[in-house]
Amino acid sequence: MIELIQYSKTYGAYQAVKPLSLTMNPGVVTSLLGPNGAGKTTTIRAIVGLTRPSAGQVKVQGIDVWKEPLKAKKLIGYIPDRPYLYGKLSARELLRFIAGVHNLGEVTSKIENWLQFFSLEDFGNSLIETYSHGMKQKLTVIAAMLPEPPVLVVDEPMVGLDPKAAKQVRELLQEHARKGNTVLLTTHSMPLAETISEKIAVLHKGQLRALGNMEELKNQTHGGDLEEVFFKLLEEEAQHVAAT
Ligand SMILES: Nc1ncnc2c1ncn2[C@@H]1O[C@H](COP(=O)(O)OP(=O)(O)OP(=O)(O)O)[C@@H](O)[C@H]1O
Repeated sequence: MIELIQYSKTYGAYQAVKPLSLTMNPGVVTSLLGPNGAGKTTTIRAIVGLTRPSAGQVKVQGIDVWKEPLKAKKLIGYIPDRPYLYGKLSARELLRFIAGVHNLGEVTSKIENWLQFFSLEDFGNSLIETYSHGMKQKLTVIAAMLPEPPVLVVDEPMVGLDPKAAKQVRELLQEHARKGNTVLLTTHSMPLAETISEKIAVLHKGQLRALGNMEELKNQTHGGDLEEVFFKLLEEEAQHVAAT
């Protein structure tokens, strides 16, 4: 479970995220949507312990990420929008290192299965700096999934992935939630969000504009697919601002 309790973030005088309370439940894929600059990455970075909240609390599995960072981070898998990997290691070295940090024990066959799953087995001993963007992204997914984290946070996962890998990652995220884990995803892909998520939260200008499943959002906006719902929500917001 992920809990945001009156979480907010200010950069200088600018309030990037206004007080936000939101719970993401286990067993569910939740998508966090919003236009550029809405505050999605800022929120995600607070959840994974990278950007300190200005106020409020962020908890994973009941643990405050900013009061007990080590305890919390053990529970979180994070797939950032750009793969940040140490280029001087090979994939196998990196994955063994991660297994060590998480005390996973003997994981050789698990690592090999993952590399095969993403067709990386022939490149497992090559330095990561020689990988293409998509290969790095696949490795980032493996690195996050290897410890089987109860909380998985994913920022724009499909960027740079080929169609087969994108489908594999989509199914992985769904399967991970089905096993009872919490999965939070941000994406600009409306078809992806519509296919994958049971719950959708829409942020705009740092504020929560809508929350619910597809049916609830459609009823709220009288929209058709998620793309239409999304635009209607932003339109309503613009009209509201113009009227005030
Ligand atoms: N380190 C920072 N310093 C100052 N302002 C920042 C910083 N990081 C983000 N912001 C601002 O906070 C706001 C929210 O940014 P954020 O990256 O969270 O948006 P986003 O919803 O992830 O956008 P995108 O879809 O473009 O990735 C933006 O106005 C951005 O300029």
